[in-house]
Amino acid sequence: KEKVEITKAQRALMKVIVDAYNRHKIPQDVAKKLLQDQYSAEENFLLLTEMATSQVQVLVEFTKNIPGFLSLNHEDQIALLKGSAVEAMFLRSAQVFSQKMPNGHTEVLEERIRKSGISEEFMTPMFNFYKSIGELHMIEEEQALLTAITILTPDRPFVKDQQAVERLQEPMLEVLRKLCVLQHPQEPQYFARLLGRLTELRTLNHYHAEMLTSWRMNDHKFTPLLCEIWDVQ
Ligand SMILES: Cc1ccccc1NC(=O)[C@H](C1CCCCC1)n1c(-c2ccc(Cl)cc2)nc2cc(F)c(F)cc21
Repeated sequence: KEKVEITKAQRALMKVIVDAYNRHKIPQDVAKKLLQDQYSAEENFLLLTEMATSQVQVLVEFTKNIPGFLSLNHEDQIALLKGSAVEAMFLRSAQVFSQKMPNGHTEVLEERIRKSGISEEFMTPMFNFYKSIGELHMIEEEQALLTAITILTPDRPFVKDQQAVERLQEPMLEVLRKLCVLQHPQEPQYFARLLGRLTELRTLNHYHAEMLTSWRMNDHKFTPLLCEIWDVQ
């Protein structure tokens, strides 16, 4: 039986990532807002563009705290942010959807999202992902590390020095692996399941541009930042 132990250095790395993650977490208020009122497709679209725009700004701040990220080649820093922003948004949305809520609230939230303006065809893949994240019952350390690992994906488009990104991602993967063994001793496959979610996350990437342009309304306006990050307009 492998005796797994997180070293002092690994605990320090985890603390840096979790502190940055908590400092740069978007307030859950979007769920509260959606639970309070029913909005039109136009209002929901505006809410989404506001949430997504602030999410990108928060993501940049979070990423700056990842040890070694600022020492990467500057174009590669941009390529990693551009390549992970949509996934980070869906991962954050999944974490918001999976958080513990009073009885019946998650169902109301799901209903509001189903009626928000997104076209029907994207509901199944999106909610399948949200529910598969929910089933993992991740602790915040796992959520923070998973977000950092998503950002530090070496094979994003236009990344030149992939090895340099791998050297940053590997220690995160190793800490997460140990954490999963310690947190879920009964489930030796837990770490593999967690990484499997990242593959599911990439498929949502393919849909995101169409999810936005097919939002049930005319004249979709995006902020300049979203035009940069999302493949729209
Ligand atoms: C939660 C967050 C944090 C940071 C950034 C973005 C967001 N996301 C949002 O604000 C949008 C809202 C927006 C308003 C309409 C309903 C969905 N949102 C999406 C989503 C759906 C489709 C696409 Cl294309 C993108 C996102 N999934 C959600 C699941 C939730 F449990 C939730 F509370 C909000 C969620």
